[in-house]
Amino acid sequence: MRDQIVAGNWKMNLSFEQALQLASNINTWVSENETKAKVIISPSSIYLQAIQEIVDDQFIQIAAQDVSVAEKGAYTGDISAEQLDSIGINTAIVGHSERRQYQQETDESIAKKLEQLFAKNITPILCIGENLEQRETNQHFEVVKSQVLNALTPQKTENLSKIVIAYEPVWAIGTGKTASPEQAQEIHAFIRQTLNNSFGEEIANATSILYGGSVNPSNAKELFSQPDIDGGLVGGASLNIEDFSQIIASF
Ligand SMILES: O=C[C@H](O)COP(=O)(O)O
Repeated sequence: MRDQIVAGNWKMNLSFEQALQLASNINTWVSENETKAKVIISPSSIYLQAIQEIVDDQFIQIAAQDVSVAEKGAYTGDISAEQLDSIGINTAIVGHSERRQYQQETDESIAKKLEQLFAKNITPILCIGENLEQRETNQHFEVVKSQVLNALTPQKTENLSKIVIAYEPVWAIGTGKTASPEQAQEIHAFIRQTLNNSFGEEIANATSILYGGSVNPSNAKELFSQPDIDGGLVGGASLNIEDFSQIIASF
């Protein structure tokens, strides 16, 4: 059975003190409550190690928000998969729409980042999703299919079972607009079918596909109850313990 996951992407938010406090609160909540979901938090990279030290890895995993396309060398500001591995980070978000938009990331650079992560046995959370114009012109199936295939086709087959996919329609991120459970299920099923057609049934069935885009305590339960939605990648609502814990409890 594939993992059910609730991942909090903190993006570029929280002071160091606030980040430590929130991590500690989430750790306490998860340790005191039975949860079916695997819980991941993704703070800014400068906080990764400190947060790693205060949370218990049997309850919470820590993810980086990005990784370099390169293995090592003259890439000022980048962080390599090897460096993440050297501080014990085993998960990383890749290809978030904000990075595609503001850092001009492409499917090609994202495929290289996946290769770097796989080389260090770090689990990628690959983000895909269409923008509003693509949705309104009914291109969303085509867009997510090409994002999935462009990222995954260059990978070694044995690594494909290690990936998590997050479907995040750009029009639903931070906007308060959520894809309806039916809209989200429809495209999640399509993503799984795409995996099935290209990489086989075993990989399709083993891949956790998360939904992201204005997930909150009121909509999480219905979204997560859809057969092809295996959890959420949560932005805004992961920044406070009340909302995030209710979302985790929605499974
Ligand atoms: O990575 C998280 C997504 O971008 C969703 O963010 P949001 O929950 O604030 O809409």
